[in-house]
Amino acid sequence: MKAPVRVAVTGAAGQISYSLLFRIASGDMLGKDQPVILQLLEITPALEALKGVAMELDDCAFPLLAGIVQSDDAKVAFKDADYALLVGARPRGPGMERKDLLEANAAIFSAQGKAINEVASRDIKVLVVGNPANTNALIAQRNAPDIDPRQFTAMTRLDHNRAMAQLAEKLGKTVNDVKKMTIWGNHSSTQYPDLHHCEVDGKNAAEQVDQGWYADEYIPTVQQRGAAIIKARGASSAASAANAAIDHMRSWALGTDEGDWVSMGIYSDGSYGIQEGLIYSFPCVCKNGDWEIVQGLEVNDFSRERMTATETELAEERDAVKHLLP
Ligand SMILES: NC(=O)C1=CN([C@@H]2O[C@H](COP(=O)(O)OP(=O)(O)OC[C@H]3O[C@@H](n4cnc5c(N)ncnc54)[C@H](O)[C@@H]3O)[C@@H](O)[C@H]2O)C=CC1
Ligand SMILES: O=C([O-])CC(=O)C(=O)O
Repeated sequence: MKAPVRVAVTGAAGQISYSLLFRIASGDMLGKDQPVILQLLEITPALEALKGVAMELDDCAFPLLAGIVQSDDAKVAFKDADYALLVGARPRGPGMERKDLLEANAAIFSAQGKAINEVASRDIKVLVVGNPANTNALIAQRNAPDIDPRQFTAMTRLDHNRAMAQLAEKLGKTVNDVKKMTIWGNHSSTQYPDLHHCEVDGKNAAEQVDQGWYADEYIPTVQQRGAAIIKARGASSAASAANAAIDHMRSWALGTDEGDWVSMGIYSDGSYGIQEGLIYSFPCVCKNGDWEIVQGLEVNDFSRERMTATETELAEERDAVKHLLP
């Protein structure tokens, strides 16, 4: 049996965590041979609810669950953490864009970035789920100057999974037939699901769909899927968001499948002309616990226009939180 690793989860009494924690503890995220210690962070008024969640985790008798820490102190929750899933943040309601949450949520990520910088493992892998995820990840990253910026990522895997499911359904296939999906940019309504490099049954996806359907139905459906869930469910996506967080961390830690890639919001190194330092979603291949941007993809005018629009939005969000970026 391997030595246990420390997994910090914030917002641990919230609705996403109620799906997420049980799957981490059962080995879905890091493998069935990797014991975990869960280090759970909540705000003080939610500690009682958190206690109930921890009781349920105990009651599952998960063989891989080597310990549970519960705290309202970020320095306790992030202490020596090898992984951190930053979920704790306010969700949006009907009629809001995710960036409307910036004011409410941004301060959380500057405080948590500082705490991570101070007490977490130097090799920590951070996934930001709380919205607006990309800019919150940027805030956390910039407040953790002693940690490699590559270790701060934002979740666009839910968009990636949605894009695969919508495409498979349209073509009468299953998600198993879909490879090399790409989400570019922001986890927002400007994100760009790109079918030009995607393959269905080994053949180019863009060539298998009608351009009108792609531009006018598919892209808006993927972009607006979060809002559609809020409208239907009366609350934002939770189980599917937790599932995507598991997928993101598993790919990063254990590697992507041969001949395929995933979408991750990561620190831009200037690839594809995207401003350096933004947390932008790119197609990535993961190996040995590290990610690499897939290089050399051709970008046509249709794609460039959309990649730039979502980049511009991210630059605006960054400028709106300048005061939180040391
Ligand atoms: N990136 C993505 O694809 C997705 C992101 N989200 C976002 O994830 C976030 C969480 O969503 P839900 O779990 O549905 O919300 P929720 O409201 O059910 O849970 C959030 C939890 O965070 C806690 N919290 C608030 N401030 C905190 C702090 N400073 N430290 C620790 N915990 C804190 C709250 O007490 C609450 O228990 C929202 O911002 C939502 O918009 C949701 C779905 C997908
Ligand atoms: O739409 C929201 O606010 C929640 C979310 O990020 C998603 O479901 O993609």
